[in-house]
Amino acid sequence: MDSQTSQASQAPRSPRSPHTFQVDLRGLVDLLSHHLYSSPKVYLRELLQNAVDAITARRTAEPDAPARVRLSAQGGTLRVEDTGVGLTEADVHDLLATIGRSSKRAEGLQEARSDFLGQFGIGLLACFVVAERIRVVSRSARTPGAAPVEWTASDDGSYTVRTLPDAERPEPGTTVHLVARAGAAEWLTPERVEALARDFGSLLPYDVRVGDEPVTDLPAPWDRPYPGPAARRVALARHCHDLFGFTPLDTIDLSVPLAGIRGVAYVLPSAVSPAQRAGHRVHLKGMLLTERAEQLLPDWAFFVRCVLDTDSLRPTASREALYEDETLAAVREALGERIRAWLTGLAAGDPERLAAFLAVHHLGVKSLARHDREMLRTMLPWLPFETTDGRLSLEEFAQRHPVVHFTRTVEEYRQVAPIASAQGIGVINGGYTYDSELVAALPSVRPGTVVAELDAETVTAHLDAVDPAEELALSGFLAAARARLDPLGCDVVLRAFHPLSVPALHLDDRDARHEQARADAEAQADDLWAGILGSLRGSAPRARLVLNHLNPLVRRISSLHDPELIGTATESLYGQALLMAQRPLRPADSALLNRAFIGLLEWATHSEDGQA
Ligand SMILES: Nc1ncnc2c1ncn2[C@@H]1O[C@H](COP(=O)(O)OP(=O)(O)OP(=O)(O)O)[C@@H](O)[C@H]1O
Repeated sequence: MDSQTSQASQAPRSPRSPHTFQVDLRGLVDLLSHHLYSSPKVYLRELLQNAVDAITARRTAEPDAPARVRLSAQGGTLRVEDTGVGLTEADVHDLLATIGRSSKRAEGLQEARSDFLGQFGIGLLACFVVAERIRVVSRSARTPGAAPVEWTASDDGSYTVRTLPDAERPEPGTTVHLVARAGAAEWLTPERVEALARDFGSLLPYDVRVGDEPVTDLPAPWDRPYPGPAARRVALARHCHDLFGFTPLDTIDLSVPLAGIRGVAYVLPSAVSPAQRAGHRVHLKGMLLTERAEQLLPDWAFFVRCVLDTDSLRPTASREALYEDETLAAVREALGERIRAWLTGLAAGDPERLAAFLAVHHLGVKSLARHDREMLRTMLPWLPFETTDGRLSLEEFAQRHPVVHFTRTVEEYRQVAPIASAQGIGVINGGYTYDSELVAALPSVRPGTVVAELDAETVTAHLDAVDPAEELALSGFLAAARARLDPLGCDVVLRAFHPLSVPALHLDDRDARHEQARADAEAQADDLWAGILGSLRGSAPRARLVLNHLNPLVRRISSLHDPELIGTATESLYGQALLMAQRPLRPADSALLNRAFIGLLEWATHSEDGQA
């Protein structure tokens, strides 16, 4: 990109002579703006960051050096002035004009390096996303005799350097001037610059102003002194509202001294999907790194949004995400620990607030409790489950029932719950997210608890058999009913059970449903595929229509003699049982329902037709 580079590329070459890479600056800027940075606004973060780093570098040698950054925007131009370490002419060639070169990761600077925000040597390029020209005027603090220097770079990749008279810049430091590129002036308006500077720089350790307006606002809201806990809670709730747009259910203090982390987690006031990752605001040594950090907390902690400042986490080159390393993993664990401690604290001392929290976020806590026995034990009395005794905690349920029966799916629960509870069997609906896992884990934290899955087999076994003589008397009816439902893969059995009002139950379990799906596919498949599916046919249990011998309607139907009418009535009972179980209807089921409905209508209107 400079004259030296282009000369090197034009020198006569032998086949093995080395060549020098050339950089297409416009291509590079395009790459940054479209693929590395999420928005042009990051240009201001890079400028602030360079100014802050320059002041930090100067203060390592001169602790009392002034620490000021001043920004002023006007008519499509921006000026950023700092009292930092400054640059000599040689520095300008070496650092500003060499892409990828950074003074902040030179050998020997290991210790100081951790004080800097930058390290990649590409930050200044971000300015070209909004500016067509960058002018830097600088004077070195390290080489006081060196003249001020001016570097002017244009987005076509060319730059000029010249020294200036002393009077042009008497004090050490650097001023960067930007001139907006066509279509990007909106990024350089005074209002935009002030808003961006506040967003990125409010926690910076130095005095940053836009015009006369201070940008920095220290200490951070979570570190400020307040008259009391209530005042603090109110102030932080307002802070959350300003930052994230919601008033939190509660605020959790986050502090991980080893990783230099201070901040807060705000508890969301409404439920969110566990799959939805909340973005967290992460500051690095005061500078806002990202407002969408995702890997900061364990997956289960999706019910909070954090804002924190750290001095140990590493940014990626875009500086908008955190570098996944051991430190981040340790921080994630430590922050998860803090949130867990807040939860156990509530369980021990503030049940009302815990109940309010769980009413909204029980899913998050259940997700955590699956893998965390301690959390499961703590939350046992609090986490709500749907059961045949109403909404109860596992602890309450286990105290009432010697065997903790549960179903794995909501459908199974709907099928068996009313019947099981009428027989005195308590059942937990394990069909909701995480619930069956938690029920299954119950014995590990509550020794002696017996947990059993409730399937169709168990339910049928709990229903009273009908007197053999009576059943024999009904064998003709049962044979006709079975013949009608056989093509649907369903058996018919007779039992006596409560509640009386339920005429029939459709029971199947996962094996039966699987077998049913296989049989359906086989019926629709071509020969080869049907052969393969046929060979898979197992001895899996079939679905069952359990007729209730205690139900008056079933009694009347079972005393019918007309096989056609028995068939239609059986189909109607089957369809009604399916609907009660809220099972999705297959095409064959819908056809059956239709047929049964019309059949009954015809039968009901038949005698009037005859009279007419
Ligand atoms: N305001 C400034 N005062 C002094 N030196 C500066 C200033 N701005 C840039 N520099 C010098 O120019 C170098 C390159 O800056 P650039 O912003 O491109 O990268 P960086 O800050 O080193 O790293 P990163 O890409 O991570 O931001 C810096 O390392 C620094 O030495």
